[in-house]
Amino acid sequence: MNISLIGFMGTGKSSVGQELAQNLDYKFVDLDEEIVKEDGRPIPDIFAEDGEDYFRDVETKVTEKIGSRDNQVIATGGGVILRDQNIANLKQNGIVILLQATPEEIYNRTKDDDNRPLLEVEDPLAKINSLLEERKESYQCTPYQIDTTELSIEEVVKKIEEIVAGSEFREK
Ligand SMILES: Nc1ncnc2c1ncn2[C@@H]1O[C@H](COP(=O)(O)OP(=O)(O)O)[C@@H](O)[C@H]1O
Ligand SMILES: O=C(O)C1=C[C@@H](OP(=O)(O)O)[C@@H](O)[C@H](O)C1
Ligand SMILES: [Mg+2]
Repeated sequence: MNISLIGFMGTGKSSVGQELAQNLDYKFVDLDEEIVKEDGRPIPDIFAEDGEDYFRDVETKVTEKIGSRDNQVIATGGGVILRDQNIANLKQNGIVILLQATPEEIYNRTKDDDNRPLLEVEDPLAKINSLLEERKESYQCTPYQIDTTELSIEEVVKKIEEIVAGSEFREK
């Protein structure tokens, strides 16, 4: 089975995913890295030169390819839930887990990183709040949810391992 991590930017999908994969001896795949490999440009350049719709098309293509494989921890990008087709592709071979954090914590975790074009605006915290509101419903596509605000990366990893051990997916 696969374990796919979804959630807003800065909720820890990439860092938690890496550590989880190491613990479980699974392959780690970061969809953002796969997009960069597929397209050949860094994410900010893709957004600046071809726009968000084009980025979403590459994201969908890569999600379909990776979702069809097995025994991976998949860290998605925060916008993967914008297309139902992506969620279906991630669910076909495993479990999808949502990571959450408060807007303030997300802001603190992302403010020193210029690799997220959607947050390169005058008021990133306001943008975080409005995007969270826009995406609220789509993030409800899984019952497995973890609020990471007060947790360390290791504690989040442990919680995911507990969810996976108790889930219907464990035999797969
Ligand atoms: N639970 C956590 N507690 C503190 N810092 C965290 C936690 N999870 C992630 N971080 C930090 O927040 C930043 C963004 O994490 P990242 O894994 O890139 O998030 P995402 O992939 O969801 O955008 C990184 O600097 C990471 O070390
Ligand atoms: O939320 C989003 O729309 C995005 C999240 C980013 O990934 P992270 O969630 O890993 O930051 C990356 O895919 C891109 O900048 C768009
Ligand atoms: Mg990431």
